[in-house]
Amino acid sequence: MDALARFPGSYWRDLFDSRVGRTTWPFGSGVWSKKEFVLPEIDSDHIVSLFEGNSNLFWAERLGRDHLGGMNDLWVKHCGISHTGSFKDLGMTVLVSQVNRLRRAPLSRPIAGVGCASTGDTSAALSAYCAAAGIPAIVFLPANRISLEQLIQPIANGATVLSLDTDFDGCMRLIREVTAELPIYLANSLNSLRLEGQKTAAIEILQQFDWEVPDWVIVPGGNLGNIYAFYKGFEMCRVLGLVDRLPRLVCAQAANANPLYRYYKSGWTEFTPQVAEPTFASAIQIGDPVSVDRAVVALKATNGIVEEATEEELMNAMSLADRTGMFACPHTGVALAALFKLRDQRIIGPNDRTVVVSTAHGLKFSQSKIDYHDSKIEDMACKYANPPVSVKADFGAVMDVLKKRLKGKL
Ligand SMILES: Cc1ncc(COP(=O)(O)O)c(C=O)c1O
Ligand SMILES: N[C@@H](CCOP(=O)(O)O)C(=O)O
Repeated sequence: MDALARFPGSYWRDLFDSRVGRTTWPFGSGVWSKKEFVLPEIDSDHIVSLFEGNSNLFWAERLGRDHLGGMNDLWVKHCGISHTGSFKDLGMTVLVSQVNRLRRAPLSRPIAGVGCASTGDTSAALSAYCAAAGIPAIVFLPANRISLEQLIQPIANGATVLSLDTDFDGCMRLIREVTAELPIYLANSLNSLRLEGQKTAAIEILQQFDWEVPDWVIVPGGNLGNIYAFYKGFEMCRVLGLVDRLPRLVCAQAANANPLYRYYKSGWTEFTPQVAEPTFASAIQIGDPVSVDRAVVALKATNGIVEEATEEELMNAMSLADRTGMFACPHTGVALAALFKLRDQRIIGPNDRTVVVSTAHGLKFSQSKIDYHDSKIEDMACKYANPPVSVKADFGAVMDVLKKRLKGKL
């Protein structure tokens, strides 16, 4: 930080802005375009990048105006529109690049492979970046608890995939034990290299707003590295003079996996790990988050809030967002449901500039959407379900359906 502070904030703003849309290696990546803030000492030849970052900041105009009491400055940061379909690419490019550097001469460290426990997205990102670099990847997955689309990613990328009869927290405990014994480098967000990459999403948001600070940023939380990464990105820009304040952060959890929410409600007095229950937001089905202390730092420093969302709330929020042109994942649904609640309580105002962080691509969680639109979910009204209409291939039958659907609009 001392070295970076030798230059004024305007220098960094101009430098980062000058790299947008460039193809000069490695600055075309949204992460490596901020290399000096991420991992300055790495040689560009050691970087393993799949052109992550630079994700769309979607103006959620219709969702804000029509469904959130006339909100006019609502944005969704689509971190899931990325090489492996989630924000994990932002951190994994940094971690795998550093491993690549360590394994090569002159350092030549004896790292046999890189391993992680995962609810599906970390493992996909790790496997893709390792495959690109020719480094063995080992992933521990909780059996039958991740989506098919997520499962096929490490399989296709040639990782060693262990499907374990435990939950994510059980996988996490095991990988920590294994990496303490074997020369396998741990790739979960305990490793701060991951967070160095993930924090660039925060810097990118500031850049996309022409270095104006939003009022609120809402992030779905599971293992809780990402909420801290966002804080770190914003705080670094504040300290180095790129901006003059911090946004308020909201961490959103599924009610079925809400240890941080409970901790927050206790006034930060008592943290109790839990056995997380199944949730459609399966990537955040985590009861004993490794970065809980970091999350508390982030929330306290930003006058932050923790909210929760039931299964029905998160699925409805996701489906409503889809109706306004998105294709959100259930985790984004958790963040959106938190926004609905905070708007209802008038905590977030109609003119507040608010960013919801979308953490994965909806296509990775298609089964949840299929079940919702089939109204096949027990105890859920699925009020935005839009099932396909089966019609005889006959002109008259088709016309009848369309006239009924478009009644009053023809
Ligand atoms: C899609 C998705 N959203 C949100 C999260 C939560 O991020 P974090 O574990 O950093 O809290 C994860 C992973 O946990 C995820 O895969
Ligand atoms: N959602 C994550 C859970 C592990 O989180 P990490 O950020 O600590 O790797 C996943 O996709 O595995």
